[in-house]
Amino acid sequence: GTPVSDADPFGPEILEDPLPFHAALREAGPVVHLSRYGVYAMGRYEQVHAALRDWQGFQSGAGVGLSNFRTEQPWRPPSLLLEADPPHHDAPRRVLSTILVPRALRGLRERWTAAAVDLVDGLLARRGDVVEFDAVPALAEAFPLRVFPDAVGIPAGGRENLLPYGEFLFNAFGPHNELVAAGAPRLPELAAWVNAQCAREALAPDGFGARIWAAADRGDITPEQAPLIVRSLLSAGVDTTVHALAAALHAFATHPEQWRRLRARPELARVAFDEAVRWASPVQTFFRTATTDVRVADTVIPDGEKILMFLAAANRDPRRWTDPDRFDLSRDPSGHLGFGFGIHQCVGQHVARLEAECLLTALAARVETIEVAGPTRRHHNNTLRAWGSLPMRVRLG
Ligand code: HEM
Ligand SMILES: O=C(O)c1ccc(C2CC2)cc1
Repeated sequence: GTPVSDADPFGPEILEDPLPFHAALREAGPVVHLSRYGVYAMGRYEQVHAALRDWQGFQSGAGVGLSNFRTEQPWRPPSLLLEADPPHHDAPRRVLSTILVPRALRGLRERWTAAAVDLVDGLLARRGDVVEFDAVPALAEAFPLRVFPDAVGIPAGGRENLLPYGEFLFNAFGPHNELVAAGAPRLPELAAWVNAQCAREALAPDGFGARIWAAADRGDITPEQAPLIVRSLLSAGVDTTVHALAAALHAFATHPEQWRRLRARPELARVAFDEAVRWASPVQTFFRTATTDVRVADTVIPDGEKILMFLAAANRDPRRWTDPDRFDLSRDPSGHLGFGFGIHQCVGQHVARLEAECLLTALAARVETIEVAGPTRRHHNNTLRAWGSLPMRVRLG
């Protein structure tokens, strides 16, 4: 096949099945220059982990996509968290992490558990002991969209804009290929709608959004920063959980012995979700920009160059994981890079874990066996590993 250095990791072949490329990238060395995009790529756990830790040498402030904000205009005002370095990153991060810390989510568990039970019951009720459905719309999309927008506190109307907005955003971290071009026509209306949801007057008094505005009222952030931080929730908080839940459902449907383990011990739901995030890595890649000539192993990456970190390849690096390709609930997945690592590590990971725990627990209580019931279809995105369709058959028990 194509040598690694000539490969197109954002082309349809690799987006359809990235695993062979990830293995070849790990084998080619600690750092590989990809000639097609002129970027330095890393696929081994050691180098990706080290780059994520080293925010001074590998900055986010020039963008975490292929586009270099030092020379190019971002398509939207940069995120105050994702696309910022300390010190500018500090206050917005502190505000969001306080709002999204596990004890702050306590009040949601009961509501989200009831929503998950209601969704699963609605799907399974009065349809006999064997039920078939497409798990992508019926569960992976339906559940996050049922609970997360309300948790943020945005109005009921227009929520169908959230997934396509995120779809464009995650494509836009990659090259301007046909995936980006396909999303461009609707972008102005999607971006206008998302931005309008971030205004103080749009937000319900008791949601994450209102708490961000309350931080502005306290002076922890400025009123100009508040809407952009609400935008971060709407940007990062939907497509990621949708595709992570789809990946978890697919993992269980193709590993019946792991579903039996979850049925026997429902408290495994949280670790099962982290193992699914490690195994599937719904967020596959992110970039950084070298702030000096930085040495990685035998390579010097010049100041200003882009580094493409393959979180998904690192999450299956045999140098770090025993039997990395196995989806295994007995494994300790902690240390996986599916939520990133270091100062930018996912600030919404506890929200994602709570969503997954509620949905998987509700399913495990009612579903004895879960299997793929027809041809699955991938959905291609420059950054996200996603299912377009997951025909599923469940047997109640
Ligand atoms: C399974 C679902 C999710 C996955 C796989 C995921 C993945 C990630 C990753 C890999 C990063 C690091 C980006 C980087 O280092 O450049 C990140 C950061 C972030 N995530 Fe998540 N995420 C998920 C869910 C969420 C949710 C539900 C929210 C909001 C409630 C959220 C909000 C954010 C924000 C705001 C950042 C930027 C943090 C910073 O730069 O300090 N994410 N996420
Ligand atoms: O702050 C943002 O807008 C933002 C957008 C996308 C993400 C991806 C990593 C989940 C994170 C933050």
